[in-house]
Amino acid sequence: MPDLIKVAKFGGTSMADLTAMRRCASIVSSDPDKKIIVVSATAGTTNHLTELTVEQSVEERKQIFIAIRKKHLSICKDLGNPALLIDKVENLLDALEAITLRKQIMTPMLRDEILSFGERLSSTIFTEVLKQESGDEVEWLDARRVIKTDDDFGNAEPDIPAISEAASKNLQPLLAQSRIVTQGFIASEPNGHTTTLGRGGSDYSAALFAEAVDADVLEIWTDVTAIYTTDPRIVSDARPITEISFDEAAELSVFGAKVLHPATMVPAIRKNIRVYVGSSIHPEKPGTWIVRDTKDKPILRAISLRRNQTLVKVHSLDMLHRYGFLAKLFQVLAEHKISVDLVTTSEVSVALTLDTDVNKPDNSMLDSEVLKELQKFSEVEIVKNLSLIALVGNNLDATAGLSGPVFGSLQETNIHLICHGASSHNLCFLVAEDEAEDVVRVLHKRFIKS
Ligand SMILES: Nc1ncnc2c1ncn2[C@@H]1O[C@H](COP(=O)(O)OP(=O)(O)O)[C@@H](O)[C@H]1O
Ligand SMILES: N[C@@H](CC(=O)OP(=O)(O)O)C(=O)O
Repeated sequence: MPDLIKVAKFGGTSMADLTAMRRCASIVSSDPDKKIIVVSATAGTTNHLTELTVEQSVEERKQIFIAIRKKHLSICKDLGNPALLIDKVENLLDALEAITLRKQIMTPMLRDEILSFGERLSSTIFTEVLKQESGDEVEWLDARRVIKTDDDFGNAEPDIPAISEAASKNLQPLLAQSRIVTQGFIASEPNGHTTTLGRGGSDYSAALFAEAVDADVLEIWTDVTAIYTTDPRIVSDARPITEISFDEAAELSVFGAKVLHPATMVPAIRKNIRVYVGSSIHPEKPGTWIVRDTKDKPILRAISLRRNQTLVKVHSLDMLHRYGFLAKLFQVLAEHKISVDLVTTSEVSVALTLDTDVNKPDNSMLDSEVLKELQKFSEVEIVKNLSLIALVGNNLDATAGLSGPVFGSLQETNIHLICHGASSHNLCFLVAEDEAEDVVRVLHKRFIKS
């Protein structure tokens, strides 16, 4: 049987320190098919680097830089300070220091360059750890030579044909000779500048690598043993899911299950690549297989929660028996590059949520200028501090009598917006942020756990 190609991604928690890195190296070295290894920055490093990109005094930035330096050099020290590795890590740290301590105007382009150091450092160190652990040939690859995007810094859009071409040239020849360690999250735009795929984007990178080499399996190794029926941090007796469909996993990730970046399933679905989610701490425990078709198709499989939602209610009597109002509303939003997520309408009003921009997580894209334009032809009400709860499963649009018991069990809760029927895989609604976790617990107990 010909070799399989597996792409394995290890998240920040799996790269936390040398012990964690060695666990990952042992997962890789026990399976010759794991050919492309995509790693995230060590736990907490991207947050630290982000702090370097916001307004800080030089002294504050120095302290953050020192913490980053100490963390990475201490892993190298535990590894026995191999001279070649120290050279590479010191070079990266010097370059980071030069960029961050220089006085300059922070641009989205510079921000992405600074953020890229997390993955560049972790992947450099992990390459050495894997070499020592496996004794195999291991090649470090700069992901920016393969993952090509547009220039929307901070949330760049992959260019699939360009990635495919770059993979044939810069990745396939290496694949024949050795294992490859590369970075998640980072990419490059047509002029060669560094871009990033948005927070948590390493899962997406790994899926793009898997698509580019026609991989058989994409593995996501993380700090939970599987995808659970809901976030185990909210419901301690949530159950691990053995098998889930592409569509259900896509809905879960889009609606807030942090275990997968929202776009991860897109390349996997395009190329029908099976995805495995497992724990790098307990690799022996069964994880979750995400496949095109599952044996069982429960009506309700899981619940996800997405925080920090803003509801925009646009009200106008002009809507009554007229045409063109929605087009006018969406035109204003489109002109300001505001992407809408959920929409419901009545005869005289429209309620919508905005797709959260990773660079503006507080939804500040709805600035006074946009509001002024909308207010020319409507009344606008904004409700903040909401959470979106999604029930994910199968045939939800065709299941009679589902919403009655769901909303019946939430009689004390004010539901702000309900979306049901647009997808057969989800039923979602908005509630106040401070009630959201309780709502998840109630629904999980009543509809999932039993
Ligand atoms: N349905 C779910 N199943 C499993 N984990 C979930 C789910 N929803 C949210 N999570 C959270 O996702 C976390 C893993 O994602 P993340 O922190 O991004 O990991 P990594 O560092 O490996 O990328 C888990 O610790 C868990 O709390
Ligand atoms: N390091 C990046 C990308 C990433 O995906 O990280 P993680 O796999 O730890 O979620 C971030 O923190 O956003």
